Amino acid sequence: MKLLLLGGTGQLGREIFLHAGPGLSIVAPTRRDLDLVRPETIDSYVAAQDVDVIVNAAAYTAVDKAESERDLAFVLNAEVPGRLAAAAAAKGIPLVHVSTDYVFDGIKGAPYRPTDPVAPLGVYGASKEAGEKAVRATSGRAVILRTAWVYGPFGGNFMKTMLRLGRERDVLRVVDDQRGTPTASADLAAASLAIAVRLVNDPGDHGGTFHFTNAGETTWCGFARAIFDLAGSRLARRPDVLAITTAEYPTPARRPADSRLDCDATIARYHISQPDWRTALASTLDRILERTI
Ligand SMILES: NC(=O)C1=CN([C@@H]2O[C@H](COP(=O)(O)OP(=O)(O)OC[C@H]3O[C@@H](n4cnc5c(N)ncnc54)[C@H](OP(=O)(O)O)[C@@H]3O)[C@@H](O)[C@H]2O)C=CC1
Ligand SMILES: Cc1cn([C@H]2C[C@H](O)[C@@H](COP(=O)(O)OP(=O)(O)O[C@H]3O[C@@H](C)C(=O)[C@@H](O)[C@H]3O)O2)c(=O)[nH]c1=O
Ligand SMILES: [Mg+2]
Repeated sequence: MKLLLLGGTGQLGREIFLHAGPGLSIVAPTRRDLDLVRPETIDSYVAAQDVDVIVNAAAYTAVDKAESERDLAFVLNAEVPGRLAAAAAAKGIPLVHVSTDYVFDGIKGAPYRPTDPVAPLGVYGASKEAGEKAVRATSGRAVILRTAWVYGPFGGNFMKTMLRLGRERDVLRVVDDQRGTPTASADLAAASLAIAVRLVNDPGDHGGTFHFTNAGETTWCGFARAIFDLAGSRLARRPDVLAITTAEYPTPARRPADSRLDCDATIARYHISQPDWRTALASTLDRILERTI
């Protein structure tokens, strides 16, 4: 099976390479091969590839910066997925497109189901919502896979920020009133690949919108504390993690207060394993701190 991977240099993309089994070959154009800020080049690029499925892990992911780079965020997160979906449909191959919990406003008070109404609070979320709509508007088979709070050994993420700040400061102040579920890039890569393989092998699977995170829930503060608890004596020093409110940590973008995702339908349909977030965090820290990645 051949997979066309967009965003192969990102944190999810790099993990997908590690998780691809021997039966899967991956074509992953870099920015130099296919610059996605020129979406009009996508059609001919995709048309020329001999592949069975497309996974789109490319995106504009700088949540705060997006507030002042709206156009760029919309090109990458809305126009690109629409073009990819159209190009996939033209070839008759399925698409797995990755989206985000930030399409929700976070006021539901319970885990969001895929069918719940979206109401993004910031430009990043709005651009990702527009990408979902563009994918749904095309006729091909696609899975829109929403995930959340992704972290891992590759690229920038909250876990790596905490490990760095922990080396530099005695006290970290972290918001304790935004709930969600951290998701290890390794588990998300496995889920994305399982869905891609299933779409190829089962032409009767018409896709749709699905959620995947690790199991359980916490806050960003709870996540930060767990990082230092689980890293333990492997870190030279351990900072105090002080719980603060969102109001005490002003940022350009508003973020949802509770963006837990209900993943039941995904687990049932695709038989994906969903480790608890702490178990996944422990494994990820082992990889990083024991340099086994
Ligand atoms: N990170 C998170 O916490 C979450 C992420 N998601 C979604 O998951 C998906 C993967 O995210 P993640 O792996 O964290 O993202 P990263 O920011 O780590 O990676 C983004 C990828 O997109 C590529 N890209 C960006 N701009 C261009 C461009 N102009 N031309 C070509 N490639 C480009 C990057 O390439 P380059 O290396 O050259 O910059 C990189 O490979 C995205 O859809 C994201 O919205 C959803 C929920 C949470
Ligand atoms: C660094 C830091 C952040 N925070 C807060 C800010 C914010 O509310 C929360 C998370 O901060 P970050 O900026 O690291 O995370 P953020 O960029 O909001 O992460 C999001 O990225 C996009 C791509 C997604 O799709 C989301 O699912 C989510 O993972 O923690 C603190 O309270 N203290 C700190 O020291
Ligand atoms: Mg960020």
